[in-house]
Amino acid sequence: MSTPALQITGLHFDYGSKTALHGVDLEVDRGEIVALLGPNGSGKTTLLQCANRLLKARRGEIHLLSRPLAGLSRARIARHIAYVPQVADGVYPMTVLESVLLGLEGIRWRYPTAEVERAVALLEHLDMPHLAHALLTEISGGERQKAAIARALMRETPLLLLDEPSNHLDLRHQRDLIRILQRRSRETGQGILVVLHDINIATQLADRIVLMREGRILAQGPPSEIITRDTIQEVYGVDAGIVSDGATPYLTGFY
Ligand SMILES: Nc1ncnc2c1ncn2[C@@H]1O[C@H](COP(=O)(O)OP(=O)(O)OP(=O)(O)O)[C@@H](O)[C@H]1O
Repeated sequence: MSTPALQITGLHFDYGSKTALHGVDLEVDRGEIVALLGPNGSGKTTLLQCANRLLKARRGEIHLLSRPLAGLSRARIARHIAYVPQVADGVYPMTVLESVLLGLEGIRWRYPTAEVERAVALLEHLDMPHLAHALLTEISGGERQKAAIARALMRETPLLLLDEPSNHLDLRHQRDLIRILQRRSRETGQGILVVLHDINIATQLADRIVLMREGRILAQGPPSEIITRDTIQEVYGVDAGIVSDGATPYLTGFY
C-alpha cells in the first residue's frame, strides 16, 4: 500500500461556540480524485482549510504523506499542498502569466524559459493562451478562476485542494477541467480533494465521492454506489432522477 497523500482522523473544528466538523475521517490516496459534496454550510470548506492548516482543528489528526501536519512549517506545507480557494482573487493588477508563475516556489525576477513555457502550456490547456498578457483585473470571473487553477497546477505537489473550481466555468471549460485534473492525477500521482456542488461533474471526475451533512460524513465510495436517489434524498432532502450509463450515474432532474 502506498502512503496516502492526506489522512484525516477524528477531526473536530469549532467557530467559537459553533461546531462545524464533528469527528471527520477522510483519506486521499496518491493519484486519487476525491469529490466532497454536501449542502451549503455542511463543512466542506472548513475541512479543506483544516487540511491546509489555514484553520487549526480542536481535536483530531491530519497527516500529509504520513507526517503530522501540526509539526510541519508553513513553507513545507506550501511545498506539498496546492490550494485553490472558493473565491478567486483578482484584485492585483498583474498579468495572467505573471500570476500563474507565482504558483512556483518563491518570487523571482526572471523565470527560466522552461517554466514560462510550462505556464503557457497550462494556459493553452485551459483555453486561454490569448489572455496570457491580460491583467487579472480586466478579465472575467471564469477566466480568473482558470488562472487560479493554472497557478495551482504549476507545481506537482503531492496534494491539490480545490474549492468549487467549476463554479464560473461554462460547459466546455468544465469538461476541460475534468480532463486536466484526471490527467494530472494519473500522470503525476497527485492526490486531489475537490469541493463541488455539481453532482454530474463529480460523478464524471472523481474516483470517490464523499457526502457531507452538518459537519459529518454520511457516505463515501465510488460514484456508482454513492449517487443514488436515497442518498440524495438523505443529504439534500430532494427527490432526484438518476440515470446511469453503466459506470457513471447522472442526475437528470429534481422534484
Ligand atoms: N468564519 C466563520 N465564522 C463562524 N462560522 C463559520 C465561519 N465560516 C463558516 N462558518 C459556519 O461553519 C459551517 C460550515 O461552513 P463551511 O463554509 O465549511 O460550509 P460549506 O459546506 O463549505 O458551505 P458552502 O457549500 O456554502 O460553501 C456553517 O454552518 C457556517 O455557517
